[in-house]
Amino acid sequence: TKPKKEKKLPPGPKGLPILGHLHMLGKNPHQDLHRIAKDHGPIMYMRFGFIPNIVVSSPEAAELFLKTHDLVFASRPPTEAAKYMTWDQSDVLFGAYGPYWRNMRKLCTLELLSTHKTNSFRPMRREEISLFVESLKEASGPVDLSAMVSSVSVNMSCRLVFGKKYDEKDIDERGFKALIKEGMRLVSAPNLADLFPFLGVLDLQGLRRKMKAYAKVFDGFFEKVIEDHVRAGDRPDQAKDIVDTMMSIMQSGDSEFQFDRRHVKAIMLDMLLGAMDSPSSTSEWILTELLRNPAVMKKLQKEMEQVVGLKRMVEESDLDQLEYLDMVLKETFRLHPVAPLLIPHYAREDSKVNGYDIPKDSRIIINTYAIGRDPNVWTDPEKFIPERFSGSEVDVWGHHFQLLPFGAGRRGCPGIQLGLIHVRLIVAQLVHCFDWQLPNDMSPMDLDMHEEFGVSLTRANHLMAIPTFRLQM
Ligand code: HEM
Repeated sequence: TKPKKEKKLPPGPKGLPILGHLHMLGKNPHQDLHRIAKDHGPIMYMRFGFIPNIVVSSPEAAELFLKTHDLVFASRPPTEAAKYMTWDQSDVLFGAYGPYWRNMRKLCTLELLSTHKTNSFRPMRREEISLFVESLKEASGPVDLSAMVSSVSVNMSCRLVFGKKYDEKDIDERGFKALIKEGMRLVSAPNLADLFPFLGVLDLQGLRRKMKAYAKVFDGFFEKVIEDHVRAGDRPDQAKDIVDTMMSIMQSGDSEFQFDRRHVKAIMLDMLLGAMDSPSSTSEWILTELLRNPAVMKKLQKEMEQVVGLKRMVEESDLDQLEYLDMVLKETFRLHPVAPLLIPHYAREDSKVNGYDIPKDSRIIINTYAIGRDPNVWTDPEKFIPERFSGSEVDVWGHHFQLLPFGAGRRGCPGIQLGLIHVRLIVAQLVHCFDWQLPNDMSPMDLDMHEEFGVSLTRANHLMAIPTFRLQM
């Protein structure tokens, strides 16, 4: 018999027995992996515990994994978090690739996040955004912008998914925001049971217990929401919310696949996470950069004065004319991608990429944070210069692998359109309606920029600033 050919794995740093490269990651793995890739190249092999990982850090390499060989890497790893927190991977975000997931994803894009559906919520957004501006107008002194932005995001998401605002405490005494944050922490915490499967039964970190308790809270709340919808019946006067839409699919029995309450709940969680968290973290980073770069803030205000004037607020129909806002958005996504490592993809079979053997069951980590700061791709990568996108064809829709805030390919974000509307609406109002000042005469360059890594990358500390209303209405 012929000797088995040696596998040619991608290069990577030297690892330790058992731990592999786990000891090389700290609190901010996107930054650690960025640094390590500078020595080992854009396609690296690293082992975390028993789990093989491929770390991808250049646009060309990202294109190989998310386009050329997309189908091989279109799954998600079977983690404990996915098992216990998403009704056994019944959702779209963590679901394994297969016929069930394809159908659920189709349902999301065609029914729940379609342009038609998104537009039907315009009046709701208008109402919530006005309330948001009103509450800021009443403020005297510094406001907690992080909390305000998160709150309008929670309200819009609740009305989109559930059709009404629930009270923070309806879910649990901790409230939505704290629970979502806790969920993100549980999903992104390094779980020894995933990394060292033989430790699984022990639950040494107590994570499994916490995940089960967490899932129970959401399960109970979502059951209540479903009951509320069953009781309310048809409400022709109101745009059909996402739960309505899913309930009618469930009741019609028309779906080509099994679709029961469990599936409705799993999708509810995805929609809630997608709509609540990423748009608010993105808006928070944009505001941070604008406060740090007053000239950019001024220029953006000028654009809005020209397009909208000072006598009324920005409307959703104005957004497409705000070209500089679009550039500011891209530049913020480049430096502060909310999902700096996307969500791990998972190799469904052995494959060969760029001459390297990629083993089945590897996790694929796309470091968009590193790509956004790659000096081979961007001049002065550390500087915030929205003008770099002037006349550039690079967009955020997953066609250009140097800028991947929403990922790309089969697993790319299905909520881009909605996400972009929420972010642009929130930022446009904040910039157009108010002038902003940092508290205690702080100089813009002293603004704290620390990041906190989780499923989404947020500011470590809340952003505080003082608004002054500037419209003439
Ligand atoms: C600024 C806003 C948003 C950003 C930056 C964002 C970013 C992302 C990213 C990076 C991924 C992972 C892509 C990958 O693994 O390749 C993702 C997936 C996903 N997003 Fe978003 N997202 C946003 C808004 C939304 C909204 C509003 C929704 C729905 C209401 C949503 C629903 C989802 C879902 C369901 C997935 C999983 C897709 C899959 O695994 O097939 N997202 N998003």
